[in-house]
Amino acid sequence: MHSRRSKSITGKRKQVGNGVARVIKPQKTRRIIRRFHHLINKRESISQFLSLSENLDEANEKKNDSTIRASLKGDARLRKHYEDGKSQAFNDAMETQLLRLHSLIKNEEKSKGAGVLAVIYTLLGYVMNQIDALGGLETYQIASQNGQLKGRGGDTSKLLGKWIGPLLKDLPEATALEIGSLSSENHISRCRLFEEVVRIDLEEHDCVIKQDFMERPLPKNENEKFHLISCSLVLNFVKNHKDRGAMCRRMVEFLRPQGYVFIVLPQACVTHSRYCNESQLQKLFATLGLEMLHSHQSNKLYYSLYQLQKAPSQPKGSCKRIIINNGTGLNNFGITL
Ligand SMILES: C[S@@+](CC[C@H](N)C(=O)[O-])C[C@H]1O[C@@H](n2cnc3c(N)ncnc32)[C@H](O)[C@@H]1O
Repeated sequence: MHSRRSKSITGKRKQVGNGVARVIKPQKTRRIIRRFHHLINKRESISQFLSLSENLDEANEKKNDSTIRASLKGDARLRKHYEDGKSQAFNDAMETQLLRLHSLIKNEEKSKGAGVLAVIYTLLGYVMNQIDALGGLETYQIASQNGQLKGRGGDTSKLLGKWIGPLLKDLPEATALEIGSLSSENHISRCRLFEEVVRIDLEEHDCVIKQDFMERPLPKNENEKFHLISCSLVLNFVKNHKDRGAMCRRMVEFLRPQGYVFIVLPQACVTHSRYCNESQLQKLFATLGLEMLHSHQSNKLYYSLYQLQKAPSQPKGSCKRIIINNGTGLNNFGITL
């Protein structure tokens, strides 16, 4: 997505984080989400190249900036390049370099020469500034929330209802955990298939508990587990492949025997990734004892429903991503256990 505008996409930067109620126009929502994903992907590639990946955190841009500065280890020249990148508004030259990032990294992976590091830090500064200009995580969440509004058909749990209804018909006491919940108005909460729906999200929303799933206390008994976990458009939000794997592994700990997991991903994570496709996902979830019951691809999204069949096995070997698709225009989404 290449707008030629030199301002931030929202044009509302001053309002971000000031506690002012913000509205993002519906027609801008998709553009913001796509732009955010593009920038996060590029930043992930750069931070992997610089071995920073473990430390970057989509929810804390200040910390990310400090982490990057720490990696400069007092190198004044590289710091200047980083600052130079940060000072640049949206421009075509930097956008073109970003699009060529993968080949730049590939060609220079071995040498890590000073020249390429200068370019990489300039690009990293530019990406940081662009994420800031978008309004960071907060704007992304508002955009996602807009994308969910009923009239706009964005509630992914509608398909869940269709799949899970017949499976839960003899279980009136079924409970669900919705990770990354933005609204209590979603189909999952209104479909009456569940006696209780626990909604959690990293940020505060009405009728949603503010909680990091990775820090949710583990269930002490079966009653604290769920018949269904919904994880819609959350894994793609998690910053790297290992953390996504850790989230999947943790979900299983919250599932009742024979419980279900509903996973939604942007379609491109499954159809246009170097490291992920449907059969790779099926294999990965099989390691966790999960069997795929349904999957569906829409224009934008990939939906799947899994059922827990047996206890997960311990991960074997390394958790390195394996390339399964090669070519240009692919993204780096992946999950490893
Ligand atoms: C794109 S929104 C998805 C919203 C909604 N589920 C949907 O399908 O449109 C991703 C959400 O996942 C949440 N999220 C990411 N990691 C999380 C975690 N560890 N615990 C709880 N929520 C998380 C984020 O806060 C964000 O609101």
